[in-house]
Amino acid sequence: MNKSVPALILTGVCRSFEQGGARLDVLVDAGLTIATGEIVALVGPSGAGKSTLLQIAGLLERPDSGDVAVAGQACSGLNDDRRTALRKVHLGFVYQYHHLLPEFSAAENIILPQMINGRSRKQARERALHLLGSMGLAKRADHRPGQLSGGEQQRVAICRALANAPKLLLADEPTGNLDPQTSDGVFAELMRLVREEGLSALIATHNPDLAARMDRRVTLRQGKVVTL
Ligand SMILES: Nc1ncnc2c1ncn2[C@@H]1O[C@H](COP(=O)(O)OP(=O)(O)OP(=O)(O)O)[C@@H](O)[C@H]1O
Repeated sequence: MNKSVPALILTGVCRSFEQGGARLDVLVDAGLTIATGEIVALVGPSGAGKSTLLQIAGLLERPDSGDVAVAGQACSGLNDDRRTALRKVHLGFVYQYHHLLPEFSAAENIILPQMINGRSRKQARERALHLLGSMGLAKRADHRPGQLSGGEQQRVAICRALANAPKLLLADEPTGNLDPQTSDGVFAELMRLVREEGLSALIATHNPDLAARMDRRVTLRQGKVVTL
């Protein structure tokens, strides 16, 4: 991708919800730009709107108003099919829970999204094995998720998110389910892989130590994105 094109630009994003008959303004004129290659921590107290912002940045939900541009493409005017297409090419997601398909092996979980994007099975398997190898999981390729430890499952989920070489990784508490030591290791590998692949990342976390290891931290305060 052209280095001068930010991976993500949010401009004037607003999002409210109805709760018990009252209106809750979660995002209020929120703005954020993530440069190519940048890894940004998204912090803020529980309920501040981190997941809501990630859903909007990931084109999974639409804001009430405001604009989202992914890899230089403004998305607000696009129909759902175009948004889905952009999501499949440019965006990768990691959640607190791995969400791997239990009946498929680790490699197959990483092969499937590539084949959906048109890659041949052979090329997709090569890429899957490369990613698994770089995560120290070469010997786990043919194991099913249920045969893997929590840390290994989350490493596979990270490989799956990066399978199609997206421009931007969006992660919501990606190591939040792991014990502190495992979380530390998995997070280090996530950061390394994102850097090796030259991607950008926006990672929501409650963990101040993890946030401090990223290039930059932004916090959600009263619906706005504030730089710390
Ligand atoms: N679909 C929805 N309908 C109604 N309210 C919602 C909806 N989605 C989110 N909210 C509310 O919006 C607020 C922000 O939620 P969100 O999950 O984005 O916060 P968060 O910062 O990710 O929290 P946490 O750190 O606990 O995960 C919360 O008060 C939540 O209850």
